[in-house]
This record gives sequence, structure tokens and C-alpha cells, in this order.
Amino acid sequence: MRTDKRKIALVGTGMVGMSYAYSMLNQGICDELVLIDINRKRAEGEAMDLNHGLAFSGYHMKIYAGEYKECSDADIVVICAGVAQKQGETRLDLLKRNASVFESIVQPVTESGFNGIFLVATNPVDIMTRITYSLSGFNPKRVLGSGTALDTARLRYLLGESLRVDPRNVHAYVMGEHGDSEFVPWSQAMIATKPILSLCGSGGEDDMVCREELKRIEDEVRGAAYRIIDAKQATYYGIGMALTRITKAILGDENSVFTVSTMLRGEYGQNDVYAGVPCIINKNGIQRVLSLSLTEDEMKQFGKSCDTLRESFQGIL
Ligand SMILES: NC(=O)C1=CN([C@@H]2O[C@H](COP(=O)(O)OP(=O)(O)OC[C@H]3O[C@@H](n4cnc5c(N)ncnc54)[C@H](O)[C@@H]3O)[C@@H](O)[C@H]2O)C=CC1
Ligand SMILES: CC(=O)C(=O)O
Repeated sequence: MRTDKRKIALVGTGMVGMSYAYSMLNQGICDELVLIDINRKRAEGEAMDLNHGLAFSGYHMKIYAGEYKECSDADIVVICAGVAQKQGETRLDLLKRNASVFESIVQPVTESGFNGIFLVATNPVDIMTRITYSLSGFNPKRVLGSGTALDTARLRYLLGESLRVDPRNVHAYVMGEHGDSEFVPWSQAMIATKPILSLCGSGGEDDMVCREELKRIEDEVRGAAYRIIDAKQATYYGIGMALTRITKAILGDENSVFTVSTMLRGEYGQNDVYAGVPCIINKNGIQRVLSLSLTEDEMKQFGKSCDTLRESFQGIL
């Protein structure tokens, strides 16, 4: 039975899971955090370590290592368990291994009586979210993935640096697969209400430089995870903070917009596929998908990315 306390169950206490947990602790986002991992000893050690920091956080939180039965009264189950990319691997390369990991996770979570929201980060995140939806039988509004939320943050940071504007005033999105086929719909990118493409619109030499800069930024976003993995084996702080922010939006019933991975049911002409699109998020999960007015070319790019995701999912059936 769910109560007024804000309870999160985190499955997977590796680098991503613990970056999320650490960020949750620092921001005091929930009242209870249960850590679950196939490596119980690791989860216990992480719980001890976080508890020792609690006194400095200024928040009251109950943090402990637990079992799947403890998911029964959680508001959100966040899944960060499974293998991560090694140098040279794509996210899609992880699919088979992580699909079998999820079989051992989603069933015991649902058997606990859990009736909240699944938030998935494990890669390839769009397909792992799709698998979570299939295994759980939940309404798709209550099964979402981090999608391109992190890529969108990377885009806003890079645009902010390039244009010398606070990233919070940059409104631009990365859409599609959280992976190699993702893209930026530039027709929808704004600084405040000024279209970014209008900064490039002269048609002259400056125009070329501007469009090349936007392409450079888009390529940098798409390649960011590869560069970080090359430098330090894994990425975790960015996604930890993205998951914390999405969690806050759910628990706070915020109706905030994030590019999360959601089941498309006719939006952008797509059906039966999980992909990253701007969505309004609240205590029920996906309140609704925002349908942006993409250009014909952007619709094609989005369609291609969805085809990649659909084919990969069908490949494991
Ligand atoms: N969506 C996104 O934007 C991002 C996703 N990721 C993904 O997050 C996932 C986790 O990455 P890391 O934390 O770096 O890996 P990690 O190897 O540090 O941690 C994985 C954890 O999962 C646990 N685990 C494995 N099998 C399990 C099972 N059957 N049941 C319960 N726990 C199990 C392991 O014991 C380990 O603690 C990867 O798939 C990675 O690609 C990473 C960064 C960004
Ligand atoms: C690893 C990964 O998915 C990322 O950092 O985007």
C-alpha cells in the first residue's frame, strides 16, 4: 500500500545508480530510498556509505539495502542495473545481455505488488524501457525511460557555451533513439522565443559558419558518451542528475517537460515504439506527449530513428 512518504526503489547500485542516489541525497528528493542489487554486499556497502553522509545533507532520509518485496509501496522503481558500454561498443550492442538481466528484475518488482512508475536508465534505454513495459503489463504512461533527457542537457550546455546564453534560456531538444540515430530538430530550437536558425539566416558566408557550428554541436552531443567512456570508462554524473530531476518532477506532480522515452501511439506518425520525445511529466508519469511541428526532413530523421529501435526490439523476440 502506498503512503504519503516519498519512496524510491533503486535497482542497480553501480556507477549510474549510485550517482543518482548521491544526487537524490544531496537534494533531499525522497523520504525513503531502498537499494537493490544482485550483489547484495555492494548494495549494503553503498547504503552504509550514503548513511554516513546523511548528517551533512540537512535532510532526513531512510536509506537501506533491500529486496524486491520492498518495492511494493514505492512510488518509483528506477532501474540502472545491467552491463554498460565498453570502449568501441554501441548502446545497441548491450541489448541481448541487458534483456536477460531485465527478466530477472521486472517480474519480482511487479510480484511485490508495486503499483507506481518505472523509470529506466539501462541501455539501450529506449528498448529496455519497451521491454519493461512488455514484462510488466503496466499502462505505458507509467513506464518511461530517461530517453534523450541527458542528450538534451548536453545540447543546451553546448549551445549555451557557443552562443553565450544561459542554457536554461536555450529551448532545444534531442529526439529519437538515445544513441547513434538521435537528431536535433533545429526548426524547434530557440533562445527565449527567438529561433536559433534565424541567427543563421543571412544566406551568406556567415550563414555557412553558423550552420557548420550547429552541425558540430549536434555531432558532439551524439559522440559525447563515446568520448567520456574513452576518457574514464563510464558516464554517470550527468545521467544521475537527469534521473533525479525526472524523479522530482514525478514526485512533485510538476507537469514539467523532458525528452523521455515513451510509447508512441500515433504521435509523429509512429506507433508501437519507445523513443525520446518531449513529454509533460507529472505524478501519473507521462501526462502527454508534445507534438512539435517538425519539418518534412526532421520527420524523416525521426522515422528512421524509430525504425532502428523497432527493428532492434523485434530482433530479440
Ligand atoms: N540512459 C542513459 O543516459 C545512460 C545509461 N547508462 C547505462 O546504465 C547502465 C548501468 O551502468 P553503470 O552503472 O555504469 O554499470 P555498473 O556496472 O557500474 O553497474 C551495474 C550494476 O547492475 C548490477 N546488476 C547486474 N545485473 C543485475 C541483476 N540481474 N539484478 C540486479 N542488479 C544487477 C550490478 O551488480 C552493478 O551493481 C548501463 O546499461 C549503462 O549503459 C549509462 C549512462 C547514461
Ligand atoms: C552511456 C550513455 O548512454 C550516455 O552517457 O549517454
